[in-house]
Amino acid sequence: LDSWRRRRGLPYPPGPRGLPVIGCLFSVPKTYSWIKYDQWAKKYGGIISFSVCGQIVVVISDLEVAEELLGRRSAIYSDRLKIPFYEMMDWSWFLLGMPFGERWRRGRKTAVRTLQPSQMPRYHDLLKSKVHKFLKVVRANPAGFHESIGFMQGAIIMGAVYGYDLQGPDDYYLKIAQDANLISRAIVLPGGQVLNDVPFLRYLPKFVPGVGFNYVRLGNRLGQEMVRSPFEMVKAQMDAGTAQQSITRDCLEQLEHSDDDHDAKALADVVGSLYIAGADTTIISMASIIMALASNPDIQQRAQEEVDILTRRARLPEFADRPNLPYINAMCKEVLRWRVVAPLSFPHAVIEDDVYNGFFIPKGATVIPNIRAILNDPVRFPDPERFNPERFLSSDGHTFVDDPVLSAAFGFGRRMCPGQYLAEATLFIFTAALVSTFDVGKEKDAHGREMPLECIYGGEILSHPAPFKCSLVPRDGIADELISATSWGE
Ligand code: HEM
Repeated sequence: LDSWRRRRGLPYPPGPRGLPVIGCLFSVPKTYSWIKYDQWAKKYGGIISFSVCGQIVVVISDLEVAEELLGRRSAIYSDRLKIPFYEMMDWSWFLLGMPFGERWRRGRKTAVRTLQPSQMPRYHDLLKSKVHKFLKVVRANPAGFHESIGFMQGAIIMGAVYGYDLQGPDDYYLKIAQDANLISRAIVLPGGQVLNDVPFLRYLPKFVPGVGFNYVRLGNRLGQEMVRSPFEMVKAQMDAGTAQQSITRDCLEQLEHSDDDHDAKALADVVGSLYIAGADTTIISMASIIMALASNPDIQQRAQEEVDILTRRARLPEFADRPNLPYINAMCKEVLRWRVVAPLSFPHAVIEDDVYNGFFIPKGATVIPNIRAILNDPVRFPDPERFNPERFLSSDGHTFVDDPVLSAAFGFGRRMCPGQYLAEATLFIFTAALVSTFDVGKEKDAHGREMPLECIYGGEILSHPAPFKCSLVPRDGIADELISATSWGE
């Protein structure tokens, strides 16, 4: 009755009714749930709602609605769901999951400030060195490209955040972060998406004894270790005068005159959050670039020609070349659309009752933007399954035309990804360096016949590609020399 009064007779957004009490609990699959949401969007429209055990879930598959609610009304759409496993693990340090409020606001400020476009030149040398090292590593072991991407990105983020040079794939800090990431995905068993879609499961540990208990303990320990140990390392290095430039060092220097331990701890939480959010995402787009090149030889050739004209094959591409490489820029945009990294973003929660277009959206509702649907809308992006960088070129084919819609790949409103510019810079230098030195293609069998390329993308909160096979060989002697000549990444 109370809810009826609050609603003033207004209906919730349309959607499937589900069963009494549990609602749509069993209608939402645990993985690839966006496929179900697409079907519902076709039937009910760009904003739908359903209930799961009394909790209202709103799914937005329409760009204008997402921009209105999550963008323009972001003051009331920027909370996060309480994820009890995170709470039990005491992952309250994790910016991505933090509730809207003063602690989040402060942490977010630090993240945005250190990763804004004007800061990017500070990271250019780091990005180049790690990408060039990747070229060398892949030349030596092409079959291991998938792991090499993971290591490269770990090294980029560890370098940017802590000024630390990862020692190798078994580096202690990399391992903790990878394990913590696995836990944070596994914790939402049995498929990462589950807790976000089915808030009811948050009560699971209470009535299924033992479930998650070990995960919780382990997750807690890994989280604490990941946030604390690299941070303490930078502090010790600063005392010894040996700390490399990094986000952590810069921020600590600014804190120097504050004796407040609280500030230092809050800072450790933010930089730890950047590390975990940054290490697991960009790798998906880099693997997808390799996938796109392997299956589209014509696109690869065009990209190579564009870079070759500029560099004359006398050097590797630089960040200064970025404005003059429209096709490469278009590829980097297209890959974010073609294989959406976080298909359902990360759910938002509503802070106050709201009304949209005559529909009632209650305080506490979960709001899931279906980014995948928005970026694969066949009206806006004809033949959406095709990797087609030309979507982002002017009609004469020479100028890159940025489409603001693509920023949806990084979410909406005040919660939008603060790592966007670093991710885009990484993708640019990675793609440009790769096409200028390697031919990527399908694997050949013993008879020299091309084998079909298969790649399965996961159906969880981050859609990771399963490792796939393809051929990566230096283009020719010139490419080989260019790779050998770089002193970066030794
Ligand atoms: C291709 C790469 C990436 C993609 C597609 C991506 C995507 C996203 C998305 C969809 C969100 C949720 C936004 C929302 O709630 O509306 C997010 C949040 C976040 N991302 Fe990224 N991200 C990427 C790379 C990075 C990197 C490199 C970093 C750090 C250096 C980073 C740090 C974060 C943080 C800290 C948040 C939480 C923001 C908050 O809740 O206030 N991301 N990202």
